[in-house]
Amino acid sequence: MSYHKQLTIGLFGFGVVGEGLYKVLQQTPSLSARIKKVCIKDATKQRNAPASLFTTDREELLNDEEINVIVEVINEAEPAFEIVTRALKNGKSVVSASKKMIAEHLPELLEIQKNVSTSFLYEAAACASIPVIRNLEEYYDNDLLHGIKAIVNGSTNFILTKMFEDKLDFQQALLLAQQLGFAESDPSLDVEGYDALNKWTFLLTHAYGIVEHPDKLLFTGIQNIHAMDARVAGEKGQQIKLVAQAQKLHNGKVASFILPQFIQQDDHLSFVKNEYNGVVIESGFADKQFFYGKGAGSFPTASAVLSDLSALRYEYKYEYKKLYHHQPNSLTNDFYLRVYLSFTDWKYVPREKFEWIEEWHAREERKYLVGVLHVKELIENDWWKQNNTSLILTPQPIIEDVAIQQLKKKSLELAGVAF
Ligand SMILES: NC(=O)C1=CN([C@@H]2O[C@H](COP(=O)(O)OP(=O)(O)OC[C@H]3O[C@@H](n4cnc5c(N)ncnc54)[C@H](OP(=O)(O)O)[C@@H]3O)[C@@H](O)[C@H]2O)C=CC1
Ligand SMILES: N[C@@H](CC=O)C(=O)O
Repeated sequence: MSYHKQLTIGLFGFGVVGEGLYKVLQQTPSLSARIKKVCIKDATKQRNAPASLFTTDREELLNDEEINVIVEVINEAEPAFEIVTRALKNGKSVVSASKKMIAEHLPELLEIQKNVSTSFLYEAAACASIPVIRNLEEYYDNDLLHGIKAIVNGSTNFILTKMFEDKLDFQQALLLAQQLGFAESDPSLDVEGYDALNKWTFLLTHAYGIVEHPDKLLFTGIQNIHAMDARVAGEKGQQIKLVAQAQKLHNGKVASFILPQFIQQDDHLSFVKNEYNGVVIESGFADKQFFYGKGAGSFPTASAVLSDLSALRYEYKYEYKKLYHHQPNSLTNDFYLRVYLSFTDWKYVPREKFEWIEEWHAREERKYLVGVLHVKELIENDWWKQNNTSLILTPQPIIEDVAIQQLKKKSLELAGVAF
């Protein structure tokens, strides 16, 4: 596709993102991009665009030779996968925002891209308006990327902000996130952490060359966070956020998880409120860098689709450098996490599974402790998500060198303050 060639777009989906793109393109004539046809599901819905633009027949777009770009922004993962693969195999470039589809089909999508000359871009699928994929792909060398810590789901961040700062209850905050177009069609994908997990799956590929099925990653959402947890956070001058994290350990492997975390005031992520996302990258010589922007919503997401469309004009493709041009990294489950756990009864907490417990408190409504667990205990069991139990990581939660910490435990035991 030459630099000045007209982009003739077949758009799948005219919801929050699709309609946003339609409006954004109307205001960006310099791009030379025209939407020729829009495929939607329900022909009876009223649309804010000429009726002649719409069809429910996907073949009209996929078989139209004039259409050289498919933008896929629908809310169903399996049809999205079919559309994307058919379009790529038909010689069209594809821009997508469907993170669930990308996360669940990453190995197949990587394989297809090896065999086609067109581009498959999906910047909008992670952190919406923040150009995180292209940055990870292009800027950071494998060896320099020490760690990434990020808020990648706008809805949960919005809900936590509204609940704990504006004192809305959970249902009110969720309803607002839905009304504003931030939440997924099935909002449990946001609330229970699946959406953040999906995004993190392919961010790990662009950051570290890791290709894992989402099932393999440790995660949960904000569904178990209790009002008392927020009070404890407040007492410590901290906030609770749903954080995705990856960190290179001394053995060269990568520790990764998506869990609620206490965030200290001086952490860049403490500035990230409402539907905003934030990404803190720790690299070899630059120390920390912070990317911040709207992580959900119509125009912020459409802006990332627009940027991908613009990149198609110079035939930009992801090279998956960390996967193909470097030694890819691998994940490890050999590390410990320092966790805060709040619960209603000790009978739900297997105390013997903790390496040590540093603090424990009983309040009227709930009890809580701070202790250290091997990550495998959390991966292989789900007691920490059951019976109204809430697990939140402490700041700097990863413990690599347990031997030193064991000595600390011993000294606490000797002092009679640990068991
Ligand atoms: N909303 C956001 O902030 C963001 C969303 N995304 C992702 O973008 C995608 C779209 O999200 P969003 O716009 O919010 O979703 P919406 O629910 O607002 O819109 C979905 C659109 O997809 C159409 N659709 C569903 N199934 C099909 C199908 N089989 N064939 C053709 N069209 C279909 C619907 O048609 P109809 O109108 O007829 O019902 C609708 O127009 C999702 O994958 C989402 O995860 C990514 C980043 C941010
Ligand atoms: N539901 C998602 C939308 C953007 O990806 C979110 O809340 O982040």
